[in-house]
Formats: sequence, C-alpha cells, structure tokens
Amino acid sequence: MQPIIAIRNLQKRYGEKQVLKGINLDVFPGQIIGYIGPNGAGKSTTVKILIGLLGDFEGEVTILGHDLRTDTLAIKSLIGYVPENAEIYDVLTPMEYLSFVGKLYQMEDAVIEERATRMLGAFGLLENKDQRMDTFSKGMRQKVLITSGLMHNPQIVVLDEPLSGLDANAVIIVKEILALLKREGKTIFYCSHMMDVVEKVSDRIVLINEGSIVADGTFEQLKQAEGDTLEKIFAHLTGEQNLTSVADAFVHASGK
Ligand SMILES: Nc1ncnc2c1ncn2[C@@H]1O[C@H](COP(=O)(O)OP(=O)(O)OP(=O)(O)O)[C@@H](O)[C@H]1O
Repeated sequence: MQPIIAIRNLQKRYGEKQVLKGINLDVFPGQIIGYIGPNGAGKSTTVKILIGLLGDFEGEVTILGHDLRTDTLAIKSLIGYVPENAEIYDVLTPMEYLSFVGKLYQMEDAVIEERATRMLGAFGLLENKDQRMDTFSKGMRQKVLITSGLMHNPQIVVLDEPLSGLDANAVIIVKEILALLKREGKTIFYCSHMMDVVEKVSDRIVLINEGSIVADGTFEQLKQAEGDTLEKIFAHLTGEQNLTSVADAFVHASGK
C-alpha cells in the first residue's frame, strides 16, 4: 500500500537549535496515528510542517503524491487542521467565522450552512451560533475550531492537542468523531498529552523525544516491549522514570 503521508529525513532548525533530527515516517490511509512526546519534543513543529505552515525544513514530505514544497496549495485542501487554542476572530459569530473558513476552502454557501449547523448542533452550540465569540468560554471556542478544521471534509485530519479546554462530554464527542472519521476511511494524525485518549483512539503510536522517533507501533506492541500503560511507556522512553520524586521535590521546594 502507498503511504498517504511519506516523511523522509525531516529536519528543522530554529537558529542554532535543531528541533527535528531526521524524522522518517510512512502514514497509511485510514490510520489513526497518536503522535506523542514530552514538552518541546518537536510535535507541533512536525504538525506545522505537515500543514504547510513552516516551509523552511530539510528532507522530503509527500502527501497523497504531492510534494509539500511545491504543491502546498493542493495539500492544504486535502488536510483539515485543528489547532490547540488558536487565535480566533472573536468579534465574529461562529457562523460568520465558519462561513469565512468555508469560503477559503471554496465551499458553496448552502453546504457551509448545512455542515456548520449540523456540527455546531452536535456540540450543543446551536443557540450560540449567531453570538459574538468574545463572550465564549475556552471550550466553546475549541468546538468552533474543531468544526472549522473538519467542515470541508478533508481526507487527512491533523489535530494538535484538540481536547484542550473541553469538558468531559465534549471529549467523548471528539473521540466519537475520530472513530467516525476512521470508519469513513480518513487518516488522522493526532498529537496529544492525554495518554488515556491516545491509548484508546490510536491504532498506531509514534513517540518522539528531542526531535527523534524513539518508538513506533501499536499500543499492544509497545506494551509488550516497554510496559503496561502508555504513561509508563512514555516515562520509560523519554527518560523521566521517577516522577513521584520530581513532584515531591517541586512541592517541598516552596515549603523549606
Ligand atoms: N518559533 C520558534 N522559534 C524558536 N524555537 C522554537 C520555535 N517554535 C518552537 N521552538 C522550539 O522547538 C522545540 C520544539 O517545539 P514544539 O512546539 O515542536 O514542541 P512540542 O513537542 O509540540 O511541545 P509541547 O508539548 O510543549 O507543545 C522547543 O524547544 C521549542 O522551544
């Protein structure tokens, strides 16, 4: 099977600092990849490259046969991106914002209206659809962002910590959306720190540490090789093995 995303020797520097040190990854159609790693590991940098936001990288990235360097525009229409807490034009209402985003994807007005209404309805936001978003909670904004990333029915969905600020019910809805998207054959690249969710939704887990991939496999495969929970596997492979004493030192640092 041809990979839908092929990443070859991907490297990225910010000044002197090399934050991606040669990532090689083939993602196959219909996979849900859980892309995890400690703070600063390079997850968001990888995502920003994949969605065409960062052009200044070394290596090769091909998405559905398009070269990311030369076919950025074609690739953007194939990918849906859900960021964590992005700036949203909060003087707009959800419908105005979604209409703006839909037009960027060249969607017809009637389709935008229908999809936006259906998706906002699923998140319980219908009664807020014509209110300015400057009064919205963090979770309500995140629901609008999720809608805006999925509305154009992309083949590949890239989510960077999409559950940030969401309440328990919304987390369940997002997990169900991911399962539905998978059933529709979409490919999902899912970055998160929420190990329990990654463990449940991903059919392949890629762990990155200091800019390199240190584990790649199904949860079952990682479990056999490294430990019984994803949290433990994560701690083992990223070098933080005594987290209780780190927490203890932190609490006692302020008291003595
Ligand atoms: N615009 C930038 N300029 C300079 N350094 C940057 C920039 N963006 C990210 N970095 C650095 O690159 C490294 C990787 O950052 P990145 O945001 O990709 O990590 P991450 O794995 O997504 O982390 P987190 O889990 O904290 O979101 C970090 O050391 C970060 O400080």
